Amino acid sequence: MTIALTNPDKPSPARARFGIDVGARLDAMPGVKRAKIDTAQVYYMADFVTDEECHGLCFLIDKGRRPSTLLSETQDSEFRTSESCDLHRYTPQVRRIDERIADLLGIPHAHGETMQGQRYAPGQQFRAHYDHFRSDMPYWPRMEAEGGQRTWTAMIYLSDVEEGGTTWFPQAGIRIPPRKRLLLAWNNMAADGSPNPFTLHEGTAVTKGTKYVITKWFREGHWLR
Ligand SMILES: O=C(O)CCC(=O)C(=O)O
Ligand SMILES: [Fe+2]
Repeated sequence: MTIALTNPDKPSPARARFGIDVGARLDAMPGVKRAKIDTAQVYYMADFVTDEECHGLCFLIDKGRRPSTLLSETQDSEFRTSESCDLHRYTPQVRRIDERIADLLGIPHAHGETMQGQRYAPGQQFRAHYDHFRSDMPYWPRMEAEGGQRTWTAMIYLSDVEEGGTTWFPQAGIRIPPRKRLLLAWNNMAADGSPNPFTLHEGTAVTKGTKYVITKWFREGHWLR
């Protein structure tokens, strides 16, 4: 029997390393705070971007937005009702933020997927899900070829939202209300490099206002080739 080196469901020393190295870097970074939970590595930093940068990214999201999609099928048409937009890394204003995120985490740029923008109007949401992959899903062969399992996720809130739109981790027991310019980052893997069930998270429905965020997912291998 051969076991793929990147088996996404099992412990992995290489993925465990990302937890140790990125965690140590964020622990030492001025202005970065760790959420006070032991079950997952969740960090945040206020004012990671400027108002002008938020404005510029919201403009790009509005220009390119289309209905958000899901990697795995669901019967629930309300599961992810937001709109999304790919933000290409060589667009100068995207590149600046993209490199700032990779530099903060200390993960080489090539591990990062294309940055995505998300827009939620009132009533729109992204129900509880994991960002990490499973090998028993039809999408896995493609994801395996594109850098394997996801490790860290970074998000930046680009707007203040009047009501709703909290990012909720029901298993870890934390809620992050959207705050303009704030960066949120978490490790989707547990200490042993296997998927961490405590990273289940939900973008709860916006009830008033509009929520704009960017999401940046990092792979264990090179996504860019
Ligand atoms: O909008 C949020 O608060 C969460 C977004 C999210 O989980 C994702 O895009 O994967
Ligand atoms: Fe997510």
